[in-house]
Amino acid sequence: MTEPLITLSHVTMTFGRQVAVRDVSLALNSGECVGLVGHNGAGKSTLIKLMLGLIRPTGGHVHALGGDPAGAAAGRARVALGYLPENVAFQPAMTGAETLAFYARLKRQDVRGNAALLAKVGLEQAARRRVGTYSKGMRQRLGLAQALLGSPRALLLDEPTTGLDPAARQDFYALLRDLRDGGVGVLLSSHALAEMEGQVDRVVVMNAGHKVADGSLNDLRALAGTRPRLVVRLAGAPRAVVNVPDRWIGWRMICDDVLDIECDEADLPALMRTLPQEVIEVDIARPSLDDVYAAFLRGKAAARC
Ligand SMILES: Nc1ncnc2c1ncn2[C@@H]1O[C@H](COP(=O)(O)OP(=O)(O)OP(=O)(O)O)[C@@H](O)[C@H]1O
Repeated sequence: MTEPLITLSHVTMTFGRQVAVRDVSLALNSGECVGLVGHNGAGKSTLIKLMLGLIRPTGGHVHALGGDPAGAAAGRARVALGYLPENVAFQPAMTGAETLAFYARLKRQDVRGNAALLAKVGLEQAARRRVGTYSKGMRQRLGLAQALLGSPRALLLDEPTTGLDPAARQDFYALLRDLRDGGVGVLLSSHALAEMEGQVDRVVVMNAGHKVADGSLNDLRALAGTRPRLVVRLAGAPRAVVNVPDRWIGWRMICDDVLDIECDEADLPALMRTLPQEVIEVDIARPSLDDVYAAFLRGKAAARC
């Protein structure tokens, strides 16, 4: 197994008395796309700044691309770390091409690669337009082009999809998948777990500075313990008492002939055998990712996959 691009080991970051991040360990590997999810103030931006070496941890260690990102020899390594800040602000009077040329010079990169980069993010037609005329989605794509200068091995994107419409969001994730498939390690933060469905390989959930989960969305679903709800319509009102085992919590008759029960799908055949009469219809409502996320934030499932 190759060494992770970025590793955090038991990292704590305090600002005065404010603990922004507490004892967090995580890794970003080459060729994976990781979602970093948490509410406002959960510590997402602080983690990204620590990975970039913009701030030093007050406890623990950060290792990025072979060294300490805040160390004396970090300059060269930083070129291989692409970063899109949360609130990217470009000079509105400059064109997209001029903006990218400005950042290329700052990063000491050859500007001859810029046209290809603008094409990669779908801005070739708009390259000569002033950034002030760009939509939010176009500005985000320009931000991504800026982050991609120097062909970074790791990309750290702070809430890159905030304010994007669903189509622009899909385009953005498609671009990230291409980069991931090319071996780049991508970490992107967001408030919403639901938008990560099908888009990321792994999700890290932060809550008040703590890492409360780290795994695939399926792992998280299982860990959260949010089980499907089965709504069962019987052929008439039950003719006998329904004997529901203890492990099927939260069951109730919604009306005379409809039973609502929270239980594992694997228990469905046993449930059918328990019922006193014929079943007409069964509906299965699986928990959404918003339900799963809420379970983690309530602390119901504070654990690590
Ligand atoms: N420079 C700072 N000085 C003091 N407190 C800070 C500083 N930076 C962050 N914090 C605090 O650390 C905590 C975590 O902040 P952080 O910006 O990492 O959260 P976040 O998850 O990125 O939030 P958001 O989604 O709102 O951007 C917050 O309570 C914040 O107020």
